[in-house]
Amino acid sequence: MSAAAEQSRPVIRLDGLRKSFGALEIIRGVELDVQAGERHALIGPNGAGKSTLVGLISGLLRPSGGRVLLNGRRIDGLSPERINRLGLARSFQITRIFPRLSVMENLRLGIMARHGIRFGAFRLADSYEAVARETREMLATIRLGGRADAPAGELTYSEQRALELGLALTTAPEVILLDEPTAGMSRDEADHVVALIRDVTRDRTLLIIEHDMDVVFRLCDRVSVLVYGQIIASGTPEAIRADARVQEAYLGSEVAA
Ligand SMILES: Nc1ncnc2c1ncn2[C@@H]1O[C@H](COP(=O)(O)OP(=O)(O)OP(=O)(O)O)[C@@H](O)[C@H]1O
Repeated sequence: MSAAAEQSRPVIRLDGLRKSFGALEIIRGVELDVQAGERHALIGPNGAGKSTLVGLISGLLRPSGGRVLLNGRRIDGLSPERINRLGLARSFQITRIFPRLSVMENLRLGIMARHGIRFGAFRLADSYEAVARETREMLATIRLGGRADAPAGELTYSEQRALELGLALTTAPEVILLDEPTAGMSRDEADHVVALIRDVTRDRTLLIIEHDMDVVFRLCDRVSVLVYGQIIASGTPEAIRADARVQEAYLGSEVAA
């Protein structure tokens, strides 16, 4: 864990969070702190409410009760765009890739948007240079330098995930939310994406939903277990693996394995 995480400053705090869909209460009073600089996994059985929780944090869904705090500031009720501008980016679910544009053009659009430069409004050679430089750097960061000119629609599945991650990074987020980034990947592809996630989250805070326990144990400092809309345990991967409640209430053999 990085030094930042050891200072224990919650970047995300969920306080008595609730969400109902009609009469069904899916999130039932969640308390959760995600500390600055940590990589935090959210695990739990199918239907536990993990995606709903991430939707509540990123502004896609409005809570029925409780609060979501980002760096101490209440963000529940704000739009996803506003929350993004406050430093939180979510990737792998809302795909903003333009398939006919090249990888480089996709990234450049993201970077231009952050610089506030609109289409055709290039005036300052300086900002053009800055955008070009940042685009090249981002291509290298997400390891797609060799695919810069390929149409984004022709990328492999894992390359597309890498590009989506790059697009999320163009907003220079402090916190990244990922919902099952390795779903549907081969072991090799998953390994590549996990290494990439580790790289790009080095000085950031990560909250990740992940079913693959191998990924969770390799990547994360802390794990929280959501069962039936409530967090039943939070701790290091080792503590979670050994937690009898977790084994009983949830994965059992999968965690033990
Ligand atoms: N918009 C919605 N309207 C009604 N019910 C919903 C809605 N979104 C989610 N649900 C229900 O909420 C429950 C939790 O769903 P959610 O997708 O958050 O679970 P999850 O833990 O992410 O599951 P999985 O691991 O299978 O993706 C499910 O029973 C789902 O049917």
